[in-house]
Amino acid sequence: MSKPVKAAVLSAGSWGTAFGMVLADAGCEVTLWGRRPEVVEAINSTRTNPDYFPGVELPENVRATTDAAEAAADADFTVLSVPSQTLRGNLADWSPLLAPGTVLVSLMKGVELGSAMRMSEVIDDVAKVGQDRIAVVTGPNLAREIAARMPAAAVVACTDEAVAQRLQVACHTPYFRPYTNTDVVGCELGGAVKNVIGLAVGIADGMGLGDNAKGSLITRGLAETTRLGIALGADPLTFSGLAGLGDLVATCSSPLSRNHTFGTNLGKGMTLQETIAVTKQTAEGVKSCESVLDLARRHGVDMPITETVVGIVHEGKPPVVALKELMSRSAKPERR
Ligand SMILES: NC(=O)C1=CN([C@@H]2O[C@H](COP(=O)(O)OP(=O)(O)OC[C@H]3O[C@@H](n4cnc5c(N)ncnc54)[C@H](O)[C@@H]3O)[C@@H](O)[C@H]2O)C=CC1
Ligand SMILES: O=C(CO)COP(=O)(O)O
Repeated sequence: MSKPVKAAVLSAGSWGTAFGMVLADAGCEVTLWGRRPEVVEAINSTRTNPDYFPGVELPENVRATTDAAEAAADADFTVLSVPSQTLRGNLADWSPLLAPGTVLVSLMKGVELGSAMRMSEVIDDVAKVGQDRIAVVTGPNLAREIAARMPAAAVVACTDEAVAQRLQVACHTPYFRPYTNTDVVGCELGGAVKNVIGLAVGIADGMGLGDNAKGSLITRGLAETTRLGIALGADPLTFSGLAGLGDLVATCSSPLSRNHTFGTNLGKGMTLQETIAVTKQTAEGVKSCESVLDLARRHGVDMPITETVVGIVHEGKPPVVALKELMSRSAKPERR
């Protein structure tokens, strides 16, 4: 009998825990690393992660530790699922612990502030493993639904298709259907920018702007994501797939999305501080809207919705003023 595939999941947060369940259900031996001893203790003693998924039983082949070296030892896949802006610092600590030949898997949907790097670029910058040993999992994957084993499709992307296929096998379950893709740039941008568009749609929902506004924001959001992607060398077709449209639809229509909910609270009139105070988990778009705009400006790409979100979230622009500005931009052809 062949040895079971070993996976280390570095972070026992919402998506780390749910994706750990997927890997375990697909037959991997999974070790979750958690920062907080009480969370690790609860996982090992109650087989649940009560902070994130109370009442959801974790598979027997999932265990947890606070020792990153123990988690990383011998791992075929090392899955990274911390908030994007903390990746660089965490990975600097973890790099010496990585198993030789391990594939680094990013679950994160953000762009680094300052460097404007995508997560796979940060991983390569810090761990120096080469892009063919870095994979990305993305798509319409609201963690709470996955933890309830509700059906979803996903994309596993790697520049080396054989590596993507290995990961595909390692996380394929009756409820989780991964497709491979070699367009890592497009897959990562799709995930990071949809969080920003999710904020915009949430703001519109909070303001009560209706479903036409939602459809318009999703579509024009996808248009600006695609423009950025093309400028960065992505395949434009990626954006009509699971990493683009698929994730936008899930995020922009679900109250489970933290970015959508964050936007809704702002649109209802909460201040930024009040909204942050009621947000318990990571809403990546809040920080990544600035780094996405930075990336767009570096490449001369116009991203009006992202710019609007930055104005509302970081510059205190009232949503009604931002809406007026967005709607009164000069008229243009739909495609150019
Ligand atoms: N939750 C979801 O439905 C999905 C999330 N993602 C992405 O996964 C990534 C992680 O998000 P979630 O798991 O949802 O967030 P979360 O907020 O639920 O969990 C983040 C985890 O990171 C830990 N953490 C926070 N700051 C840290 C630091 N400085 N160093 C080390 N660990 C730290 C927290 O303790 C927590 O366990 C994000 O990039 C998000 O966009 C992607 C798909 C689905
Ligand atoms: O990425 C996600 C779903 O695919 C999760 O979205 P939120 O981070 O907005 O909750």
